[in-house]
Amino acid sequence: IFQSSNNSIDTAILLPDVTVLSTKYDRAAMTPELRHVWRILVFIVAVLGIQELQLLFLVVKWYNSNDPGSKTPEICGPAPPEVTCDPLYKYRNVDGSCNNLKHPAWGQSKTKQHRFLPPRYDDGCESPRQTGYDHLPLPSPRDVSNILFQNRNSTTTHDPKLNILHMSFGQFLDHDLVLTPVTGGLLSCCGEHIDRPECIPIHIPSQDPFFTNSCMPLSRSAWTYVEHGHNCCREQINDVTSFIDASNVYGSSEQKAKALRTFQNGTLRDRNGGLPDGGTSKCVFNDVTTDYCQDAGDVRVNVVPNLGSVHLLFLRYHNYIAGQIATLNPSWDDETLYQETRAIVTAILQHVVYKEYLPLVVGDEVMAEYGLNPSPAGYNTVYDEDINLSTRNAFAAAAFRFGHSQVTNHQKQYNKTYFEIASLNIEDTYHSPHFCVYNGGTSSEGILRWQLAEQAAKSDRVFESGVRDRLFREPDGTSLDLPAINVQRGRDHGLPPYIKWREFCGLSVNLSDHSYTEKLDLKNVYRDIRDIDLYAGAMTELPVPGGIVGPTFACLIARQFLMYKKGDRFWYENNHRHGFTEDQLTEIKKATLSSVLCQSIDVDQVSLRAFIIISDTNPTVNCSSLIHPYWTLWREKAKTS
Ligand code: HEM
Ligand SMILES: [Ca+2]
Repeated sequence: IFQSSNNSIDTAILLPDVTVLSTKYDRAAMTPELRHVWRILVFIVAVLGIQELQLLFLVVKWYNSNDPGSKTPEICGPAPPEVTCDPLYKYRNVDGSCNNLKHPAWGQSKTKQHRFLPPRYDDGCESPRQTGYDHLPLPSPRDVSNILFQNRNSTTTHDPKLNILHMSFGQFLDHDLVLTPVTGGLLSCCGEHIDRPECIPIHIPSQDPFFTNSCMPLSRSAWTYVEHGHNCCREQINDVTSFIDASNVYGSSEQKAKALRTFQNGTLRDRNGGLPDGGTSKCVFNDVTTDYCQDAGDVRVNVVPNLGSVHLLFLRYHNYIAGQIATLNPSWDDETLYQETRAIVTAILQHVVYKEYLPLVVGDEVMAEYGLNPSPAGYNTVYDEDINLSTRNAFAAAAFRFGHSQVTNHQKQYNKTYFEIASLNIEDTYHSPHFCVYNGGTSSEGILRWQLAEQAAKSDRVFESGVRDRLFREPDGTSLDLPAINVQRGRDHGLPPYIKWREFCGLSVNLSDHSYTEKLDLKNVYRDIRDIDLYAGAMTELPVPGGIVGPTFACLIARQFLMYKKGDRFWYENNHRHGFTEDQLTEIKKATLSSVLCQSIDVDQVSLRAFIIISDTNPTVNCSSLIHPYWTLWREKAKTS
């Protein structure tokens, strides 16, 4: 049950604490006599209100204290293995280790998620938050979704300013920052499995506007145990590196990184100009003659075409830059070309995030308040080795999921003159790479052009039916509700309720950032203001000035992105011994997502600001008239001088 979504073996090695509790102290592994005694003990302590896990904790503690060989009682499992770092190594380790030389595991893949606030599990330590202040069950997440998140109109309300690429880039970025493995397959937690401890299905009310069954399957996130006071408590895991390091392009493990490389001229593998063949990854084929599962640094690449196309964009950009640098430095070997190119692509990704993407999410005021803006020119050394930037639980399980509200019901392709050439309902594209690959790389190029030209759905409390009713629709008609899952996931992770986050952010502990209708609806769903789930409370807030999220999510997102910047030794603006020269940094800062598009895909014209809808104030321009970084500065002589 501790299986990770992509590689259970790696998880077991790096997270021995999980395996210790599951095998060493597994009831099934006990002798029949011991199991009998254990059952009686569990029964006796249950009368005293002590749970089995707490009993286990006390027994292990007692055992350790009586064991002369045990100096450090490994209550929740042994500490992770010590890592030795080479401070002279010039590049990022692919698994994120040794970025922080003082704390080598900070931000590393396959480590536990950290928290802004301690968890609020029902039993204090691991059972989901499912009861309200009055000790009665919280409302079903599908009820929450029906009342708060339903689109009651037949049409989509579009964002007046942002395009689909803004949504897609958010999803792509999120997959660089976090991947929370789950304990089992998504669709196995109803019916006979409903009571399994790893299951956390969502009850569907009888009068549901869409679903006719009563159970939506969902399994709990995988976890590790961490000592909290006198208990071993559940913490979720991050399978990928927390750094903004394009781990979704390059992978979060050596094995993955190798599989993606050609080992020639620093380039990454492709297939007919599209993403490389991923072999056995999970996906469905529409046409067995053309389709294949795409491979990338992140396993979720096949979830939906808009995402796959952004993966291709960055793969192409890598290969384009590798080509430029190789011409300038004919003596460089494959490894140097690969690592130097990876450093440039990562730097440009970071720049696009902070310069173009983030201000449109949290608004200019919050950007300035938290010091998130890149400096206009030159270095901006902000590294602080005491900041642990690991992706926070509330950021992953709630705040950065705001983007689900921007998703529209269709996936499309446009031609070079920005006319629609293909369109599919989103539910017909989930886990199906067909739309990205049927015409080689050109299919994904068409998807990218569409994303520049069409508006995203407005980021508000309304979710389109393609994600709220028809997420991951199967041939048998079963499907899921994404915002309901988000609410349930927050409970699974023991996220404290909304009001606690208002307090954490220094905001008034009431509904003052909600308009009248939203307040009424919240009161319709929740019996007590203190019960409101973080996702439900924050998604219904009015947005901050110039942004698309309310003050609570703006605060959590801003804090997390400040950590991504200050806690990264390789932050692109840092003046450090392995960093860029000041002149190179100036070139990096000339890059925009529009320039990335021009240099990677078949377009003649792009909009000046790539996340904003084409208009008189954001016209399309010829690629040849855009400013692009000047790669000559990467000629070795220039670098050493
Ligand atoms: C078509 C677009 C999208 C689809 C189909 C999609 C689907 C999903 C699904 C199924 C999950 C896992 C839910 C769970 O079991 O808890 C998820 C997680 C998540 N999504 Fe999306 N998503 C999309 C777009 C976005 C966007 C635009 C953003 C942000 C701007 C975003 C941010 C996240 C985050 C932060 C997570 C948590 C990841 C983790 O912890 O592993 N997603 N999404
Ligand atoms: Ca990463």
